[in-house]
Amino acid sequence: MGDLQNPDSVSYLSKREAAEIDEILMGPLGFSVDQLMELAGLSVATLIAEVYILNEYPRVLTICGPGNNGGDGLVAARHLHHFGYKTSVCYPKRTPNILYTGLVTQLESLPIPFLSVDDLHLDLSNDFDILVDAMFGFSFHGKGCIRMGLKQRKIAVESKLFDLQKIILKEGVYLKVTEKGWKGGLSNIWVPEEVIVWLKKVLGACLEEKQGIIIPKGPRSSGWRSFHKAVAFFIQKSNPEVRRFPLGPQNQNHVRVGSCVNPGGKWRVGSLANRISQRQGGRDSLQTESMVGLRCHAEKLGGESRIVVDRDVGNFNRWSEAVVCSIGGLDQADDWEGETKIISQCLEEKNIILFPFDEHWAIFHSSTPRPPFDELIQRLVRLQSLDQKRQKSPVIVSVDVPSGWHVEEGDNGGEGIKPDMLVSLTAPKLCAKKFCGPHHFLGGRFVPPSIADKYKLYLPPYPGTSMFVRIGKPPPTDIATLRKNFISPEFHEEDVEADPMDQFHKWFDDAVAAGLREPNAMALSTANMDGKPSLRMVLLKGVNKEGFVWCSNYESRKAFEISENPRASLLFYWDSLSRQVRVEGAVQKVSDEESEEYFHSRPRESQISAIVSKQRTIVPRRHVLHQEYKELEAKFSDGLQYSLKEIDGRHLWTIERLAP
Ligand SMILES: NC(=O)C1=CN([C@@H]2O[C@H](COP(=O)(O)OP(=O)(O)OC[C@H]3O[C@@H](n4cnc5c(N)ncnc54)[C@H](OP(=O)(O)O)[C@@H]3O)[C@@H](O)[C@H]2O)[C@H](O)CC1
Repeated sequence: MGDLQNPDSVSYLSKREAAEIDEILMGPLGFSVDQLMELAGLSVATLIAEVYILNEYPRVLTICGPGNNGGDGLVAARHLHHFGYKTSVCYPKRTPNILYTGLVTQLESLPIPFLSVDDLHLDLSNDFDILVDAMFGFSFHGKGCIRMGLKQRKIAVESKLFDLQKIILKEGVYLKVTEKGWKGGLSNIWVPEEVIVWLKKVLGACLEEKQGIIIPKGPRSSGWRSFHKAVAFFIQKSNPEVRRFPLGPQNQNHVRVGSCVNPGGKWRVGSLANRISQRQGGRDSLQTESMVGLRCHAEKLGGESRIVVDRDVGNFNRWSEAVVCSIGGLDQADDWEGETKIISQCLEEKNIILFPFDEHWAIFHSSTPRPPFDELIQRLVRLQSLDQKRQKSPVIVSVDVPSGWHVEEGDNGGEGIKPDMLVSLTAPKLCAKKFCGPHHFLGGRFVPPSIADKYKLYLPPYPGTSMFVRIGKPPPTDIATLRKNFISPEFHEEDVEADPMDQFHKWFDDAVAAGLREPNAMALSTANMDGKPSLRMVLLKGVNKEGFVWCSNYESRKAFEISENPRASLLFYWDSLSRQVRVEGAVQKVSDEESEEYFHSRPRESQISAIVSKQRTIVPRRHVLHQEYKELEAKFSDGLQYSLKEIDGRHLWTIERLAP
């Protein structure tokens, strides 16, 4: 394991892994979605309060999407309101399930205003200091294909007949496309990811010129051969220098994982094979098919590899952003070009890549957010392009994934939002590698070791009780600008006790009740006879009307200084309660009997350690201390009580009391 403060050593999740972990958490591990969402939203809110202090960034707009990412935003908005931020929410596509309606009711009752997209000014910078981007998380995808299910167009969208899957082979990342052959059989095409990436780039550029491209019909042969030819066609057209990508199982550079999905062949695979058999029934069934996806994984069996169908995931939700669709009509329309034109008109997204590799098959890609989120994202982008000209513009905090970014590839094209803070949940998604803002944190704190082990997650440990941990180095700190957001109840005169000692007791009890670590720790300041001060932390051992008591080694600097100059001061600092108490006064030694009594109340090891460590002297070597310790341990191993004098012959231990 590398240095986990270094972003390169931390684990990043693919979209698929993130979805799987989500399922495990909410399946076998028994979490509920609202539980996880509460933890996620609370992490986001506490982080914002930590980094963007209330005094300087009081106005927050949380923009929420329709999924769980939006739910995280709603939860964060509630906590931010309680922390004192003036919070507004924009939630244009409300999800009508009880979890979300409950969250909305909670916010409305506070009350937190809900603003529509039209209520928001085009320029958000005048109204807000913080913009929380909770539009889309790891399930963001382009799915132009879904819109193809327009029955009146007689376009069948088949998802059952293909399986497009990113598969990691030894040689690299591939997309596996399982394709229906002309006799109903199925065959696989292996497409190196670089081809897909390259296609996106090339065709993306064309789209800019033409506002929606329609790729000319591919050659009439079927399968990977036509795909290969079509790729070659585009390579030549746009850049003759680009090498031809090798394609297909026949090429020695490619590995075929197995011929798993041929229903007539040797390797039938459970539900996928059944599905295929059902589909053999006749073409008419094509149109009535609901959209269903299949999740598979590759595995070795008896020296052969095969694909195993894990689960039907439905509606392409968790699929790769490229999908393969049959675009033939009921009557297997030959007018492929005409069909694609119709489809393109049906698709609202501009950024669609439509790539045919057969007359009835195409690869689609779209990563454009649908309205009104496209517009909202553009407002955030525009804000940042104006950024340089402004003194101060709102900071953008993205939850889990910057909205509009490809979950794995990041801000393709560099025209997306550039958040100032990214709060990754569970573990950073692959796109987080491209995050360049000043603050990247991991939040949520809900990943149990079983998941960390299964996915070999290397993540920085959460410090103490914190809900978040920084990934990477913090930006250089300007100490002058360090300020903390103090959130504590108001302190009124009528709440103050007449006797300061009573007030101290009250606050001390509060500190104990709040579970502070060592609430009795206090800074003790002494000075020598010339007035030269010194300061150290000690533990309060008692307090009553007579004063504050602590113990001291008689030979220590503090004891020495107090013997010269019996004036001292104490400071208690209870950080999380935003309270401190100062005490000044004269110090007296408590009687030898009391000192002795206290000394013996300490564990025997502490007694011996106190004797061995001769304060204000130079320790010749560590082993000398060890040696002395062992000798004393042996000498007094009978368990009897010895007076300090008997043990050491020195007057060693004292209790001191400061009377305020
Ligand atoms: N285990 C965890 O890490 C937890 C993370 N949480 C948060 O949950 C999200 C993932 O939530 P999920 O509901 O799966 O999905 P999203 O919120 O990312 O988005 C799904 C919705 O977005 C719509 N969508 C997707 N793409 C587009 C698009 N191009 N244009 C418009 N809308 C889009 C999608 O609609 P569809 O109709 O297309 O399905 C969904 O409505 C994770 O990132 C964390 O933030 C949990 O809170 C706790 C556990």
